[in-house]
Amino acid sequence: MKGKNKLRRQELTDGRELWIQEVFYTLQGEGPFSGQPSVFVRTCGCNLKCFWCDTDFESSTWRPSLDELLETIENIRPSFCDLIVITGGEPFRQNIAPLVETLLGRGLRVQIETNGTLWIELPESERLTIVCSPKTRGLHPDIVPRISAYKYVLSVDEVDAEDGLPARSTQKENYVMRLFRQKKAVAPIYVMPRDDGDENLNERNRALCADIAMRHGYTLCLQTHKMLALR
Ligand SMILES: C[S@@+](CC[C@H](N)C(=O)[O-])C[C@H]1O[C@@H](n2cnc3c(N)ncnc32)[C@H](O)[C@@H]1O
Ligand SMILES: Nc1nc2[nH]cc(C(=O)O)c2c(=O)[nH]1
Ligand code: SF4
Ligand SMILES: [Mg+2]
Repeated sequence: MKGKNKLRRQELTDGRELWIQEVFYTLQGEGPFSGQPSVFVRTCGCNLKCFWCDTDFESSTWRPSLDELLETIENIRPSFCDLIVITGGEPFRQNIAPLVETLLGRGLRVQIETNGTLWIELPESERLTIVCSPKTRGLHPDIVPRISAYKYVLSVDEVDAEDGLPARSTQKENYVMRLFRQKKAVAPIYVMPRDDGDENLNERNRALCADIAMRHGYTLCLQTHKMLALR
């Protein structure tokens, strides 16, 4: 929403109805499951307002029941596709626990894309992968031990010389701020170039990510769906 969205607090309902932007079948374009066929569930609303956010998550009026949402997922999921990605907006703004529990109970894999500032108790499962893309100095303490991988979005002139990770606020342009770092490097780090909507800048961001990945041992990921004009 390019920093234009309303800031919305966490809504703790029973999770039997969710505000959803879209459900679509695509290839995961980012992070540890890049390239894998997946059904995406994009939840609405976010508690942050990143000035470079590339996503519309406020224009839907669809509030399906859990059953209707599960049916929608099943209607577009090929039988070989077992990966459901829950994203947003900020998925932990709503009670996604019943959705996650049901999907895991059906033997599916669930991957969540999150900014790491909110938490909802979710079952432990090796088929549940939480990928955090930090946007703030601190994260919710209960989510940190549950994070499987970090995915930092990098832009030139905005990274720390020491570790190559973001050193500027995502909420306020040109404001110096070191985003969250793990105390101990337990979860793998992915670096992804920021899409600034300008090919020259994007090319510099890609080169920056490649250099930082090679210098610090991070894994590069590119938003491959955008290269393929996939959703
Ligand atoms: C739209 S966010 C939704 C999930 C969650 N709110 C988060 O920030 O992780 C999904 C992913 O897109 C990334 N993203 C958003 N805007 C981007 C941009 N302009 N360039 C590159 N990645 C972007 C986020 O960092 C995050 O990894
Ligand atoms: N294909 C595809 N892969 C993605 N990985 C993370 C996405 C997101 O917006 O959360 C995303 C997306 O919007 N599309
Ligand atoms: S936290 Fe995620 S969804 Fe929210 S504004 Fe930032 S990038 Fe967009
Ligand atoms: Mg996206």
